[in-house]
Amino acid sequence: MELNVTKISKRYGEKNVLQDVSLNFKSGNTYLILGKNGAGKSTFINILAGNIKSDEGVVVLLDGGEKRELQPNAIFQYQSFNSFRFLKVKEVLSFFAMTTSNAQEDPKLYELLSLDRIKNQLIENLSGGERKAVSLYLTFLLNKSVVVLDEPFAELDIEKKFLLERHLKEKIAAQNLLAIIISHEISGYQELFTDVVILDEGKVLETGETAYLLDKYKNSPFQGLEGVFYSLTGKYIEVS
Ligand SMILES: Nc1ncnc2c1ncn2[C@@H]1O[C@H](COP(=O)(O)OP(=O)(O)OP(=O)(O)O)[C@@H](O)[C@H]1O
Repeated sequence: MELNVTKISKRYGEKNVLQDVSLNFKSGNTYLILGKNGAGKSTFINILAGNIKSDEGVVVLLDGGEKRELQPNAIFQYQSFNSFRFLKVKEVLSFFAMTTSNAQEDPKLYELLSLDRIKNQLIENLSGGERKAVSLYLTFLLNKSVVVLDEPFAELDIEKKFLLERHLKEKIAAQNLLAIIISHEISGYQELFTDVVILDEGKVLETGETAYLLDKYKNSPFQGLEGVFYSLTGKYIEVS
């Protein structure tokens, strides 16, 4: 599948929150959208999700050249998960599995996210990181072709970061998913991102394969993606 975003703009009053954003996303790849607070990342995702309308521009999903609706083919994991407060984790997981025709259980992901430890707890009693783990599992359980994650790793207290990174990387490639991730949590996950989009003040400053950008901006005073970001914006982004 291919997701083409062409000249998306969004204003709130006098403020241009997104300006002429054009991007091309392809299945099998994982795109990191990197930007400071207020750069327009959530607005962009909300436009993809159909929660808000852009003022200008179009979003088109193509499958072998044929146009498809984006929403039925995509799953959006948001920053917080507060639904089903009075159900246990295992009940929420079974409910979603039952209501999805082609749900895809993933025992390895279940183990890496330590869901067995919290399966009998009510959602309302989970910590922020535990909620994140549940919502991350649900996102992949629903088995959609396009997966959009907003800060999936924030608060996630995970010992096996490296194994999670490797598993997600293999899963996205094996299932030929198109993954778009907003994250400040990059340390330990950098290998996951095949491509990076640098968004600043509503504009795309740069986009390309991670390896290409790291090489292009290798003389930056900062290392890695922080260096890429600094070279382009003159701003420091703290990626933990
Ligand atoms: N409904 C709204 N009305 C007015 N301004 C808004 C609205 N939603 C977002 N904004 C403004 O648009 C800008 C972009 O917000 P957005 O939430 O997309 O940023 P972000 O990059 O996701 O930030 P963060 O990393 O803090 O989540 C911000 O300046 C925000 O205050």
